[in-house]
Amino acid sequence: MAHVNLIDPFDFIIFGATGDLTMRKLLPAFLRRFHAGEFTQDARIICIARSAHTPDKFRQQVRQALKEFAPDTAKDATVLDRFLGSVTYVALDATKPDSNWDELKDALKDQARTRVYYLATAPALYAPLCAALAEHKLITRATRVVLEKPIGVSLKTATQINDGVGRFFPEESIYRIDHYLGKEGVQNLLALRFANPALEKLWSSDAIAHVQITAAETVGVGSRGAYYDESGAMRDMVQNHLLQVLCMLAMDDPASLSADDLRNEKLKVLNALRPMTPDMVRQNVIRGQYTAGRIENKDVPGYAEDLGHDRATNTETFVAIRTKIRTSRWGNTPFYLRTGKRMAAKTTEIVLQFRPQVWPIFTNTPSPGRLVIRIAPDEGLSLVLASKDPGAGGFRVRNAALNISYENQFTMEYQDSYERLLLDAVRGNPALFIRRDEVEASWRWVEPILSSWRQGLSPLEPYPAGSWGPASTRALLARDGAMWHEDMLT
Ligand SMILES: NC(=O)C1=CN([C@@H]2O[C@H](COP(=O)(O)OP(=O)(O)OC[C@H]3O[C@@H](n4cnc5c(N)ncnc54)[C@H](OP(=O)(O)O)[C@@H]3O)[C@@H](O)[C@H]2O)C=CC1
Ligand SMILES: O=C1O[C@H](COP(=O)(O)O)[C@@H](O)[C@H](O)[C@H]1O
Repeated sequence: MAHVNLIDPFDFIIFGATGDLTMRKLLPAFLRRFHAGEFTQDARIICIARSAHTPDKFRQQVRQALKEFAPDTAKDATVLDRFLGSVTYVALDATKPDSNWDELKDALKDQARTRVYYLATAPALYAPLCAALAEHKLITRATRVVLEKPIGVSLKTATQINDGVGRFFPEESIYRIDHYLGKEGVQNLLALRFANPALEKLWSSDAIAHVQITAAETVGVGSRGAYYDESGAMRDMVQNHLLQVLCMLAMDDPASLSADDLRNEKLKVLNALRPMTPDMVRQNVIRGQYTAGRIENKDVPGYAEDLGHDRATNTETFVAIRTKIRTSRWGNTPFYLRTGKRMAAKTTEIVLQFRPQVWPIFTNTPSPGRLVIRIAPDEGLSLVLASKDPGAGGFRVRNAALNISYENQFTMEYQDSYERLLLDAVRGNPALFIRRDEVEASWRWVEPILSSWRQGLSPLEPYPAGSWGPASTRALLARDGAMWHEDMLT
């Protein structure tokens, strides 16, 4: 079994505990870390929502959810029972000053314990909730607050939330979570780049013709239609996950792995992104929405039907962006970002396309090589290089791949992103959380795109479920003489 460091008992308070995120991700992540022996039953997970459950009724609901979302761990009945022994429920309306705050106060008697509030509610509640915690004297010196994404829906609302939360918590106690930073493949970007000096020498426009970052999903909006229809792919995925991956990929080497050294370098990337004018948005951004189609041999409905509406709204379920980073390292390399629901495959990956030979000496030069970094599923790397086709009959060159699959390479089971990040928050390690200025810089770059869309400058292009997005997505790369990874033959 992997070595684990036992954490001192803590109080972890989840606001929004009957919601999708808590049931599907947070509590399963806690169960797995409990099973791994990372904390004991002395820790308390205090779950809060408005629904009038008793603690027993809530635990029954959690038991079902854990059997569904962490089946391998939950099948051990002893572990499950012991874990549920540390879970309790307080029914409380966080917007009401006269709600059940006293019960929460009673549950939080120990002032010395590490205390983490996890706000898994609508972001508009974050600031009022922190004010209520302060008013009821529920913030101790050992208290941190975790904020789920998205922080706001615009720069203005993000700033208001940051100001509102910042009135009650110092920045070092505010943990803005982006679960993509908890993914092994994203963290491995640091090792890949900064522990392999030879590779780092290739990491610039000198060797890299273009970069693709794709987060494609086969699922539709599911039960989150009401939220998603207000948000769209740009706010749901690009403003946070994709820009964070871009930062990890493109940043210069940090002085150390300390939270602020990492965040300073990421911030420089965000500030160096070429700002979008309305004309540039028209030329460099594609927004799409899925229609009915087929995925994995099954018919799936279009977006409107998924929402339960008879007509689709104007929300994008797909975005592709061509951008540049205004630095001497990256100035000549286009970066293509792409994300969408109901696409052909579930894949999160990065492709660094190498430049072609300046003066080819082989008659049949294959397409230039590339490095593919697979983040999900099947984490791994694939380095595609030209090699001599073995055998007689002339000197032919073709591409061949060197593959590293994490599954084959590392026998240890590793944690999913929420497991890693929840316990980082308890331990007080903020390196994989986002600082205020990063969130605001991301919104600053995204806003002109959203504003152009509001003015109706970019049409919403349909794409059939099970495809790789609207047809124009190919043209976005073709004009640089490039193609998306799935279109590359070798
Ligand atoms: N679901 C996901 O996969 C992801 C979600 N997120 C973010 O996490 C947050 C939660 O998302 P999700 O779980 O999907 O949302 P849900 O709508 O499923 O859950 C919201 C939760 O908040 C509770 N709630 C609402 N109002 C109050 C209130 N006034 N006081 C106390 N509790 C309240 C609800 O319970 P009740 O009605 O009983 O009060 C419910 O438990 C959002 O910010 C979302 O953007 C981020 C990444 C992924
Ligand atoms: O934050 C979100 O992420 C998920 C995709 O996460 P992944 O780890 O499965 O790649 C996305 O489905 C959801 O809409 C979004 O809110």
